[in-house]
Amino acid sequence: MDRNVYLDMISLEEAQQRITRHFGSRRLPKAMVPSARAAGRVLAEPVFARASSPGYHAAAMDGIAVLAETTYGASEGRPRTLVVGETAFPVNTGHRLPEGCDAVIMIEAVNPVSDTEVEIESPAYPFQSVRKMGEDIVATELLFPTGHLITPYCVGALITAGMFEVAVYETPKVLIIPTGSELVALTGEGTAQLEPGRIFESNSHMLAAMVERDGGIAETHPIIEDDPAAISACVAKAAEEGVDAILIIGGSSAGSADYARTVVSGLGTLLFHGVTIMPGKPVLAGEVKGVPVFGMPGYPVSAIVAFEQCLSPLLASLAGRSFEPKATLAVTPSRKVASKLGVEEFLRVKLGQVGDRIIATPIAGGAGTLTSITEADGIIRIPPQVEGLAAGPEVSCELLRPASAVGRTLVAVGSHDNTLDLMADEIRRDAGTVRLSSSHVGSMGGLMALKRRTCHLAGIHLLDPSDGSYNRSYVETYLPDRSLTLVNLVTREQGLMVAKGNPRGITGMEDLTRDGVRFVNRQGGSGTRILLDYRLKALGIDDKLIDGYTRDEYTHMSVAVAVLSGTADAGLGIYAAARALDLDFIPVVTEQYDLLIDNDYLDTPMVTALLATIRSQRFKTRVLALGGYSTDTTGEVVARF
Ligand SMILES: Nc1nc2c(c(=O)[nH]1)N[C@H]1C(S)=C(S)[C@@H](COP(=O)(O)OP(=O)(O)OC[C@H]3O[C@@H](n4cnc5c(N)ncnc54)[C@H](O)[C@@H]3O)O[C@H]1N2
Ligand code: MOO
Repeated sequence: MDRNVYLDMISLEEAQQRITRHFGSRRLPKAMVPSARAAGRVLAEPVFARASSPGYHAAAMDGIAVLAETTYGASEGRPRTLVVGETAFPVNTGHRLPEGCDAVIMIEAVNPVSDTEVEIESPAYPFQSVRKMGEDIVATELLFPTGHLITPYCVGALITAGMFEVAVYETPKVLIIPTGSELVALTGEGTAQLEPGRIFESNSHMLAAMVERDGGIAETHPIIEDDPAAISACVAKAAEEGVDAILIIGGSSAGSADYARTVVSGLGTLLFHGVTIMPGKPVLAGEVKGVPVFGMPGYPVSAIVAFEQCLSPLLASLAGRSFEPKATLAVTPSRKVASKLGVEEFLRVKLGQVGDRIIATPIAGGAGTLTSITEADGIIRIPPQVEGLAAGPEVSCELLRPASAVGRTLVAVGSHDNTLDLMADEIRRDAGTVRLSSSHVGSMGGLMALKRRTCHLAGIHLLDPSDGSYNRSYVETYLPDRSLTLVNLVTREQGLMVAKGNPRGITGMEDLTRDGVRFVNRQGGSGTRILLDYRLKALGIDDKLIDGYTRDEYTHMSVAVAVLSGTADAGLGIYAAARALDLDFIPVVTEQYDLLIDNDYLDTPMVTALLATIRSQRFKTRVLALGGYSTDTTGEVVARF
């Protein structure tokens, strides 16, 4: 088997330098565009004003134009009478000042006396309420320098200054070539279901949108199979025809069908292959017939990171614009995160302001987990020389959303329940600007996050085996000195999820010890695990007799997936998860799922909005439609601590 091995990985800094050294001095040709359509473009030449603004002395207010010296001496006791058409000339805002006038008196300060006379009770000074000629823009002066990014505001200034056309750099054109025999193209009618082993080709569309976000024009090529000759022919043709950059997606790493490197080095020169970043490690760059060519990793988050680190700066420089890095914020990581020495890690995090700190909650998931970046509010870059991130000390975080959104985010940490998704959706509808960010780490994890003050509230369902009550005793034990409010979210059915049609004939917990029945469990500390242990004890079942008792999954859905895929015959979880995957469900117990809220935030607009949301009929109706839930006590305060 012939595979690529990256023996020569380089640092991100070195990779960026090689790109700059090679392509940094290039600028795209110039083009003239109408100023009205120039927003987002970069000036290839300086712009000097052709017209002044205002182009004449203009009234800045509605009123009367006067010669200031004719008004001197006017006072409250001794008003001055002015004659309309002789010493007072009615004007509106923007009118040219009549000949012989140098000031405007606002109409509110003018008392009409007769049809031809008015009185004023204070004098005007020269150029009062007048916008002088050239006050804003003087013809011939520099309006914008070369390299200036034209904003919508600038469009206004250009036209005001009489510049109806401007010279800008051409827009970079990027050809995106998705490769891979497993890929299925997006077609109009396409099905949402694919055979195992096939996936939708999504990266080219995602990268095309990123090219356009960065001011370029993207063309996506049809999918090319894992065939080096076909990929090579396509790249050679595109380089010949002239594009400004070519992206080959997929096949950049060490797989037996990974051809990007062979193609680039066969047609031209390779600048690097392999950068010490994660995700994004297998990115490669080269030059074919003068055109920059990149091998983008197939994993989507890797492709995003590689694009933003290598392509975004290049597109900016081709278009003559300076590359602006993302804004940063000092944040406090909610927990420690391990990272690999020698590799710069781009850790995706959710952010929210809890007390006076911005808490960063790391999101689980690797380079193939797109939701790890769609849900992220920011990225913490863990430097290569550091072996992980500690909980506590502040670190810098690159923002993916405006900082103001971070301040309006309710941070929920704890057990997962499908109604949290409805809550997140409803709160956006009702309260518009409030966002709910939930992280699922189990009920005990939620209690610990409250203890460490890294969240506003926790979703918990912790059964007390001594009396069958929920949650209270845990709060008393683990958070004895804290001021908290426990509010019911839902009661829900937990039960055994089994394959459709229940092929093993499972009827209850007793069947879990039967020969040939494979179980899948939830992690220690999860409410569902505690519930299982309680039921087993009550029924006198020895957990050692259950095949799979020690096999842990972290969410209801991953338990359901284990059952669906046939790697387990049964698992304990909520009805909604079974229904989502069309599994059979054998109810075991009804349990209480509550929100434990830190009283420090109880009266904030965010928590007020949350409570109003869960108490709304619309929320309850949507919850009931999921099945397996009761909302009889939803929104009621269960206990105060
Ligand atoms: N033995 C090794 N295996 C891998 C290594 C390694 O160092 N040694 N690197 C891993 C890393 S890190 C990454 S990142 C990936 C990148 O792989 P490739 O760039 O070769 O990409 P593929 O193998 O073709 O695909 C990976 C993954 O992404 C899907 N994919 C590809 N193209 C698209 C597309 N246009 N739209 C949607 N999804 C796409 C593809 O189906 C695969 O699932 O390699 C690791 N392996
Ligand atoms: O480094 Mo790869 O780019 O994680 O997935």
